[in-house]
Amino acid sequence: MAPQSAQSVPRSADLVVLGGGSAGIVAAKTAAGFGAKVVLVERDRTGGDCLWTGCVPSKALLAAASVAAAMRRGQAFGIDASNVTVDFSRVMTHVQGAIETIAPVDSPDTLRAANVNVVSGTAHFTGPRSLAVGANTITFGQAVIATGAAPAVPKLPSLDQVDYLTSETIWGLTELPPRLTVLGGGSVGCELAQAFARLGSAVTIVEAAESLLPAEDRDAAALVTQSLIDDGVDVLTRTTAESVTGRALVLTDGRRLEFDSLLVAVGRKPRTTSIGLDTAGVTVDRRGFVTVDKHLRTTNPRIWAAGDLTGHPQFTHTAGMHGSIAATNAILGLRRTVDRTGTPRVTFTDPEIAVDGIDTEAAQRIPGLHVHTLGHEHVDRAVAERETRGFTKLVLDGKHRIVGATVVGPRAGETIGEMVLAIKQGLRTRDLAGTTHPYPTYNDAPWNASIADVRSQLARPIVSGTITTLARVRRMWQRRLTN
Ligand SMILES: Cc1cc2nc3c(=O)[nH]c(=O)nc-3n(C[C@H](O)[C@H](O)[C@H](O)COP(=O)(O)OP(=O)(O)OC[C@H]3O[C@@H](n4cnc5c(N)ncnc54)[C@H](O)[C@@H]3O)c2cc1C
Ligand SMILES: NC(=O)c1ccc[n+]([C@@H]2O[C@H](COP(=O)([O-])OP(=O)(O)OC[C@H]3O[C@@H](n4cnc5c(N)ncnc54)[C@H](O)[C@@H]3O)[C@@H](O)[C@H]2O)c1
Repeated sequence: MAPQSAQSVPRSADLVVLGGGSAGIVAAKTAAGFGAKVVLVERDRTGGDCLWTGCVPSKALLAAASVAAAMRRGQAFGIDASNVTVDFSRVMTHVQGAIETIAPVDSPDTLRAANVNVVSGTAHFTGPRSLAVGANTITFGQAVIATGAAPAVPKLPSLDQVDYLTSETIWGLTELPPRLTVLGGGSVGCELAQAFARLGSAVTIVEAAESLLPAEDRDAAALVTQSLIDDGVDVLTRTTAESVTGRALVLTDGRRLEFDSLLVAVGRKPRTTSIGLDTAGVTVDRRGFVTVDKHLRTTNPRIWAAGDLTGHPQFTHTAGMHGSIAATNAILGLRRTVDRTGTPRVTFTDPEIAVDGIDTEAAQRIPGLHVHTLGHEHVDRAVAERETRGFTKLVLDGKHRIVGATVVGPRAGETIGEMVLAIKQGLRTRDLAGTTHPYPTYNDAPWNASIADVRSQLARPIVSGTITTLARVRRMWQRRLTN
């Protein structure tokens, strides 16, 4: 981006956007599309965490790791590929290649072509209707705060003595760490632990909760845990770090874990300090997330917030949807609301965990819901690919509408797309059952689960009695016709 001194900064704008990540980019483009005069301020690189340090590099790394894993398990298919070697620097070249290929989509040039004025610099509010970027002041009609979140770092004695890694810095590694310890077994921890283990690191995960991925369906988390163990990961749960000594993590149970690299992956904290929120009259909650109403309006009616800093689920698709809603409400004065009933999410481990709508834990607490489960040993594609560890759980209401789905297995992230539509449209299992699906795919899982549910409805005495009677009447009628 152009250095701040070389750029001309507008003095006013209809909408100013702070932060050029997924939320900020969509907000800025949406508002510019409505003809508003839009300024987007980005302190670093447009594209945000998703492009540079989040989704894109992590998925590219996982893709390389899955190739290594597939080669190692070739024997089961009668294919020998002995001596799988990993050239880490070429793996990282592949990762950077994915970033560079996608980057132009989010670039300042692309934004300018969409009539967004991109300003390079760090923004902070100087009042309820103004902000500063360096020596420049911009007054705004409306503003969207989209400064995102950053890795949280626990207060751990002597942690600052080691050059620990986070999801922001791990992409600068030039050599594969022989021993990698991962503190935190959530989505970042599990995805990166599996990737590094498959690429050849000896990985240990330390998770404070009872299990890895504690927010997910227990059976799903158990399958991912087993898969990580199969990949050679040492999984330690119900424990945490007490301190760091030399290059070792000392756990609460006294164990010492020697590491070459330590990845801290214990969650993310909002980037809401140092941007003058007090001055602007924008309040934050006790965890530092910006307080928003269901229209994403903050406590300053001219200022909106979007993305990771709102405390809503921290995903790129959520951030993008937020950006669109905030900009539409700000510029057109509409009252679009955030749908928080079910945010689709995918953990891109092997197997993947994909969830939408009401999850299986919540379903147990809500009267009138039941869960229909289909193990992937009944999915022919999974059998053909020796990938039967997985399942599909459909959460159904009393009218057999699909109100939630959890899919675990290869490409679960693709399968969930159909479930997202089914849930949003209020479809019933009979709608899915009556729709021809191509064979054999992993989408046979929710299809077959729906067919099984419809069959169980047909097996109810009153329904099966009616069907039997109908068939009998038809038989009699046909006999009469032929006699
Ligand atoms: C390792 C990892 C993997 C992930 N994988 C996925 C995934 O597979 N799928 C998924 O949906 N989500 C994933 N996420 C989450 C996803 O990256 C975030 O939800 C998303 O990037 C949030 O977008 P955002 O616009 O809210 O914030 P960000 O992308 O963080 O953008 C905020 C921007 O604001 C800028 N900024 C900050 N302060 C200022 C300031 N004062 N002035 C100007 N600019 C400022 C920052 O430089 C940044 O560019 C992953 C996250 C991580 C860490
Ligand atoms: N595939 C995806 O969509 C994807 C991938 C990565 C990240 N993300 C997003 O980024 C967010 C942050 O990911 P994350 O993994 O950093 O956070 P997280 O909240 O998902 O997981 C953090 C984990 O660390 C554990 N933990 C916290 N403090 C600990 C401690 N002191 N010792 C040991 N364990 C501790 C927690 O119990 C939790 O399991 C996610 O919630 C998600 O929204 C999404």
